[in-house]
Amino acid sequence: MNLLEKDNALSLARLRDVLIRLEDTIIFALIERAQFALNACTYQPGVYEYNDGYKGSFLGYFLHEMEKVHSRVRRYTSPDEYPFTSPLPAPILPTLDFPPTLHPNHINVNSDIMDRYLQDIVPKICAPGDDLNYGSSATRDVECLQALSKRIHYGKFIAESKFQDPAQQQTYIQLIRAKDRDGIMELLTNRTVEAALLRRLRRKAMIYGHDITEKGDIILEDEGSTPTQQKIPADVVVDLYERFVIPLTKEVEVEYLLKRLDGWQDPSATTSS
Ligand SMILES: O=C(O)C(=O)C[C@]1(C(=O)O)C=C[C@@H](O)C=C1
Repeated sequence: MNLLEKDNALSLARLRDVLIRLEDTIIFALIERAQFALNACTYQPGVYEYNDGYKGSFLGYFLHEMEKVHSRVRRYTSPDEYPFTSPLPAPILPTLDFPPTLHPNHINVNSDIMDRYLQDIVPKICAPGDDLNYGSSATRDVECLQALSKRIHYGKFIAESKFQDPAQQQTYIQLIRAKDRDGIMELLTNRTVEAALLRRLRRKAMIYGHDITEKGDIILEDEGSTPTQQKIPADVVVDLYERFVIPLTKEVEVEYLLKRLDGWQDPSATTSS
């Protein structure tokens, strides 16, 4: 989404469209990573020596080097982009004037995303073992992590959109003042949207994970009778969203809303002079 546009940036329908598009990005990124073996040595600190004294893993090194370049071209000044590493250099490009969308906040859940990705996702989509394709697998890891991070931090925009809904704002204000985390979680939850998302995701993962013929048929079986392997199991993608992506997006929404009234003046409150 172009966050420099002034109109309609917080329309819930538009934000949900962004999430739908990011489903494709995430599924394809996972498919790309799944062609390589687990390559555990790329995740372990201290395996390689880096001439600048870096002590982390190969993936950590690669990510930090990439984020330094991306930071110089002002990637992390955009309100929908969050880095995994620090410290990062200042941008060499002039600052862009993004129209205000989000209430100022410092929420960044990338370390949770990294932990879950390494513990839960990579072992489920990659074959065990080592195929020596360390650069290729780390490149794909970065793509998966960045796509997941963008999707999950979009929760901030969704939360802002819900807060600005005149039909709900006063209820949110009461729940935020009462620090009622469960009440906020319940109010922002839309089970119909979640169920539709999971059904759509399963269909996408099945279709994108199979080869398609010239006529557009999905090849479910090879010639002979060996079933073609799905590039990634649809169940893993659905499980990933159900147990990790949606809950963490909702956590971001709740954290954002809990701080939403800090330094904010309610324009609808009556002022006495
Ligand atoms: O679409 C919304 O309303 C969201 O808040 C996003 C989202 C999701 O992560 O996909 C999270 C919570 C809702 O229950 C439904 C969907």
